[in-house]
Amino acid sequence: MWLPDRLLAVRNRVLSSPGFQRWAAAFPFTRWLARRRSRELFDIVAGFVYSQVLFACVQLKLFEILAEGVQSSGHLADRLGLPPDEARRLLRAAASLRLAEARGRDRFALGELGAAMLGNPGIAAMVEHHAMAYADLQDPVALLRGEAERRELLKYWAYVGSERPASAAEHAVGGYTELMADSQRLIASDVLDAYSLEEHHCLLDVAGGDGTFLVTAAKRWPHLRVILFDLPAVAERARARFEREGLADRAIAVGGDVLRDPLPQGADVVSLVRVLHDHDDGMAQSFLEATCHALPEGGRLLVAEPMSGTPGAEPIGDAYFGFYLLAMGSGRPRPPVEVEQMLRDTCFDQVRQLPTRRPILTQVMVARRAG
Ligand SMILES: CC(C)=CCC/C(C)=C/CC/C(C)=C/C=C/C(C)=C/C=C/C=C(C)/C=C/C=C(C)/C=C/C=C(C)/C=C/CC(C)(C)O
Ligand SMILES: C[S@@+](CC[C@H](N)C(=O)[O-])C[C@H]1O[C@@H](n2cnc3c(N)ncnc32)[C@H](O)[C@@H]1O
Repeated sequence: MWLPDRLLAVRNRVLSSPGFQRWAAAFPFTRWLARRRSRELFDIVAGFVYSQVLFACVQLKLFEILAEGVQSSGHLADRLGLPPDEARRLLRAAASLRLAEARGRDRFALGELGAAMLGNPGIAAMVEHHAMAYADLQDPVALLRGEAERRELLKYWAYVGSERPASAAEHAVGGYTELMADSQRLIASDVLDAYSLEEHHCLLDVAGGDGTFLVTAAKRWPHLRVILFDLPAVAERARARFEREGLADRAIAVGGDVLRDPLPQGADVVSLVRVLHDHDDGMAQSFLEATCHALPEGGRLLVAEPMSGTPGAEPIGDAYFGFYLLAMGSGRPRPPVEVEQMLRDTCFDQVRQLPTRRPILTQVMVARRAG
């Protein structure tokens, strides 16, 4: 609820009083709210520990094992290679988070959220790579002050802070390209459901990774030609992917640096998927300018990425991606209104935000290349 500043100060004074907190927890009409707020605060306090429970489940392949059927904790202990008491500790923790499900006294099944994890292998890949993010985030104040020493993510995302990203070697791009391919499966369909490419003839995906997004688009619209542009070592992977998928006759991959090399011509729609938020404002603007040169008047630009302030997903944009990108050392999540302004400041008009199925995973904006 929006309150004027003076009332807000009064509310916060009341809420921070231990006496009020005790009273609200006992009073029948406020008890549910007091419990809910306590739980919300506890979840923030304990978030890292919950995450580590999930990390252990992923490392031990617990969800794959539970997918075989309900099993006793003793049997699971053998399969997980854990002492019986510690297997039970992990299983109870997982059950409390709905990753597993307790069946009677000592048997366990896959839980609802564990089942969702199994259906989206990209999430497990994210969980595993979080070891680097959490190492970097160990001292968030040092990061905010620009004084942090450990920078695992900065090394992982080899293009960040590099003067010549195009010279990044295959081994430097392989890790993040696979992570992006795994997690792209979660969002490609949502983006392509939000904006149909039926009326377009050629899609250029700028900084398109290993081509997972383009493969999804090309399979959905058999008339569509697709062009991928990314750093040479990444484009090489995309080329191999297109061949494996039997798309070599209408999919090409071009290697280069968006900031130095001209983008391929011929597309009537360009996409930037999870790209703008990687970059600080000047660089993000340069990416947009490059797309202006690649598009004819009337062509369309699609921007898809998680954005700041998404209703119902505020912490995902502002807390998760805000601090992830801080640790990475470049970029920030932007609210749709800022993305719109950046588009208008380059060469675009008719900017629209399109509804997506799962706005927590990605938002989509489309704009027209003005004359
Ligand atoms: C039928 C019965 C029994 C019940 C019905 C009830 C019902 C409808 C239940 C729902 C079941 C269902 C369909 C569940 C589906 C769940 C899904 C799809 C969950 C998806 C979760 C996705 C997650 C957790 C995604 C996480 C993504 C992360 C952490 C992404 C990180 C991305 C990064 C770090 C990107 C980096 C790139 C950079 C550098 C920023 O550019
Ligand atoms: C976060 S990934 C997104 C990949 C893909 N669009 C996706 O959503 O899965 C960012 C991509 O930008 C590429 N990239 C970064 N800087 C680049 C540059 N200067 N020129 C070309 N590609 C670049 C990276 O190689 C990487 O594939």
